[in-house]
Amino acid sequence: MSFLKPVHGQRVHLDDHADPALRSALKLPLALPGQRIGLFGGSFDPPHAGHVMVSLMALRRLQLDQVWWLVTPGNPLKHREPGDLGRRIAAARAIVAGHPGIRITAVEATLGTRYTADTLSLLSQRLAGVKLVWIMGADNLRQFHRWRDWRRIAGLMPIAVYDRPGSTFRGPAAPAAVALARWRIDEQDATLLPDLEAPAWTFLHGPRVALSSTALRAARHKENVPS
Ligand SMILES: Nc1ncnc2c1ncn2[C@@H]1O[C@H](COP(=O)(O)OP(=O)(O)OP(=O)(O)O)[C@@H](O)[C@H]1O
Ligand SMILES: O=C(O)c1ccc[n+]([C@@H]2O[C@H](COP(=O)([O-])O)[C@@H](O)[C@H]2O)c1
Repeated sequence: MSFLKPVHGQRVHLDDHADPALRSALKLPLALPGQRIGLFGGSFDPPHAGHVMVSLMALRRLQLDQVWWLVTPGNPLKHREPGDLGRRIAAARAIVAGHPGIRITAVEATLGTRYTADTLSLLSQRLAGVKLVWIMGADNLRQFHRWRDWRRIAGLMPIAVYDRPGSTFRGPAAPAAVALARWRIDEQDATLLPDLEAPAWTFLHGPRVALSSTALRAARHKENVPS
């Protein structure tokens, strides 16, 4: 197991003994022009069934070829530093259990980015012709107006927001949702979303999972299990 602590603004370089899973996650996956790829950023500390549910629903409802998890070196709005990147990637790979539609990546560590606007801007340039969609849970829509350059993000690629217990009704009333209201499409038309020019977004309802990494960390702490 490799232990990694990426520094904001610096790309990660691995030595020859690095874990092959980590080496693979640091590579930018291949995508062909015309393919439909969902980008699902998160701390995944730890990953859980809620993340898998959102990915599976996005694959189906948006008719995506793949969902790429972007396991972040650290959420810029969270004060708590997440656990080791190598461990989070290993846990993410274990929970998706080889699902062919989900790809675990650490491309922000490769690109040296931490803010989503920078990551998505670079990915849109490098993957020109690929139909990219940013995916996030409804709790993040509530905070989206606090993200750096959030309006630029909304202009870079369509966005799919997935329902989450606790954020169901407040999600669509969020300041960013109000500001972007005229670009929202009905979720019944969600299959069209990857084909649309940004800004465009939708709010997807479906099966909900009441799990959070915070609750899982607290439970582990109580049981004294190392994370
Ligand atoms: N149960 C869930 N239902 C819907 N979306 C979720 C769920 N859990 C996480 N997400 C979404 O997945 C993405 C990554 O979330 P993250 O890794 O922070 O998990 P989390 O459970 O929210 O963690 P934490 O409790 O530490 O904040 C975010 O866009 C978040 O909104
Ligand atoms: O760019 C920002 O300002 C920003 C602020 C908050 C969160 N994000 C991103 O949102 C994604 C979800 O974060 P999290 O911690 O809720 O898993 C993850 O990719 C973060 O890097 C990005």
